[in-house]
Parts: sequence; structure tokens; C-alpha cells
Amino acid sequence: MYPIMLKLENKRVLIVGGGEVATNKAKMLLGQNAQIIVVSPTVTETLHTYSIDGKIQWLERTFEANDTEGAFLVIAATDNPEINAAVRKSCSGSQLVNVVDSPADSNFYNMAFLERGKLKIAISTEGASPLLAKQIKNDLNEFFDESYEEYLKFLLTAREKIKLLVKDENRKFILLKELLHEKYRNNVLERELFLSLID
Ligand SMILES: C[C@@]1(CC(=O)O)C2=NC(=C\c3[nH]c(c(CCC(=O)O)c3CC(=O)O)Cc3[nH]c(c(CC(=O)O)c3CCC(=O)O)/C=C3\N/C(=C\2)[C@@H](CCC(=O)O)[C@]3(C)CC(=O)O)/[C@H]1CCC(=O)O
Ligand SMILES: NC(=O)c1ccc[n+]([C@@H]2O[C@H](COP(=O)([O-])OP(=O)(O)OC[C@H]3O[C@@H](n4cnc5c(N)ncnc54)[C@H](O)[C@@H]3O)[C@@H](O)[C@H]2O)c1
Repeated sequence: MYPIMLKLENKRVLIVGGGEVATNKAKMLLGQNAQIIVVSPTVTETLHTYSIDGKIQWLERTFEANDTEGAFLVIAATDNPEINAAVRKSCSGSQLVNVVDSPADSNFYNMAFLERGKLKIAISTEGASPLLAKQIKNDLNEFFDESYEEYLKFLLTAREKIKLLVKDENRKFILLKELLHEKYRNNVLERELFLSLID
């Protein structure tokens, strides 16, 4: 399987089912500025709160076959394998579909991931052990501390400046590599000095 990053902004994301698994999937999708729609006769307290806060749209009813129309990404997350299969069947071949009780019917898997601003680290075991993926995420969580968020902002600014101002390819590469030195992650003054010296 091939890992990619998806831009979900303004895309319609449909979650069918409103239980624990649907809630976990919705949590992972919040913050992507997607239009999240949950179709389910019942939802957890968390999903209910999300819907009151406008973070998701809750359609309080059972699944209907045309619900998947226009959805960029679909998650079939009911506790009923037949309904989940019906959700899968109603999708066209070009929609992204995840069936929570049937990896074989899914054309993508969700990954455990951690975020430090623009740094994303996603882990997959391709269904061999979701718990191992979770454990590795928790281990990495400690290694990649909060400092990475600001560091990545600096890296982006510095790289943009280098691309714009440094014409010599060799020097460009040396500067981009220099940015990986630990002092730039830990020390704001070093960052400012670096930026001021690019010309
Ligand atoms: C990473 C994560 C993201 C997320 O939730 O989106 C995720 N599962 C997580 C947790 C988790 N899932 C399960 C347990 C209980 C322990 C266990 O069963 O092992 C726990 C542990 C817990 O909840 O703590 C049960 C389970 N999971 C799947 C099935 C169906 C099956 O195997 O047939 C069943 C059995 C249902 C049953 O038997 O009833 C299937 C999938 N789960 C995946 C992703 C995909 C493969 C990921 C990979 O291998 O890397 C895949 C293939 C498809 C998908 O769902 O996208 C998230 C960790 C989030 C985090 O903390 O970061
Ligand atoms: N992929 C994963 O990560 C993962 C992890 C754990 C469990 N699972 C599987 O996920 C499934 C769901 O687990 P859960 O704990 O969320 O179940 P749950 O019982 O908490 O929730 C089921 C939800 O589905 C809704 N539902 C039922 N029929 C529906 C219909 N016709 N239309 C719309 N919604 C409907 C219910 O109202 C309820 O909100 C189980 O089959 C379980 O085996 C998957």
C-alpha cells in the first residue's frame, strides 16, 4: 500500500454510524476543514457535542444509498456488516472508502499519526496490528517534542527565502542542509541570525 497526504479542505466526508469507532475516525478528521457529515440514528456524546458546535453535520437517521453521492471520502462505521457493505456498494470506484469491519473492502486504511505543526508522522502496519501503530505513535510523541512546530515554521520561511534569493545550486543545497543542525531547532537567535545572513 502507498502512503500519501490528502487535502480535505472543503471536501465532503461522510461517516455512516455514530458509535465509538465513528467517533474516533471523526476526531482524527477534525481540523482538516472538511465538511464532515455523520449519518446515524444515534451518536455518542462527543459526536453530539461536535454537531452542536458546528464541527460536523449530524443526519439523525439510518443510511440511504444516495448519501454517498458527492462525498470525496466515505467511512462505513456501523456495527452492522450488511449496512457497511451497502455503503461500500453505493460508492463509485473513484471515491475513497474505508469499511471499518472489512479491510478487504476498503481502498484506503487510516493511519495512526502525530502532528507538530507541519511535521506529520504517520504509522501503518497495514492492519497487522493497529495497537502497534498506536504504540509507535506514542513512543515517537516523546521523541518529537513541541519544539518541532516552531522549527518547521522556521524551516519553511528559510527554504522559501533560499529558493528566492540563492541562485547558485551548490550553495542552495549547503544552506538547506545547514538548516538541519540542531541549534536551529533549539535556539531562536540562531534562526534569526541565519535568516539575516541569506542574500
Ligand atoms: C491506526 C488507527 C487509526 C484509526 O482509528 O483510524 C486504526 N485503528 C486504530 C485502533 C484500533 N483498531 C482496532 C483496535 C482494537 C485492537 C485490535 O483489534 O487490534 C484498536 C486499538 C484501540 O482502539 O486502541 C480494531 C480494528 N481495526 C481494524 C479492524 C478490522 C479488521 O482488522 O478486520 C479491527 C477489528 C474490529 C473487530 O475485531 O471487531 C482495522 C483497521 N484499523 C486501522 C487503523 C487500519 C489499519 C491500521 C494499521 O494497522 O496500522 C484498518 C485496517 C482500517 C481502518 O480502520 O482504517 C487506530 C489507532 C489510532 C491511534 O491511536 O493513533
Ligand atoms: N477499524 C477500526 O479501527 C475498528 C476498531 C474497533 C472496532 N471496529 C469495528 O467497528 C464496528 C463499529 O464499532 P462501534 O464500537 O463504533 O459500534 P457501536 O455499536 O458503538 O456503534 C454503531 C453505530 O452504528 C449506527 N448504525 C447502526 N445501523 C445504522 C444504519 N443503518 N445507518 C446508520 N447508522 C447505523 C448506530 O446507531 C451506532 O451509532 C464494529 O463492527 C467493530 O467490529 C473497527
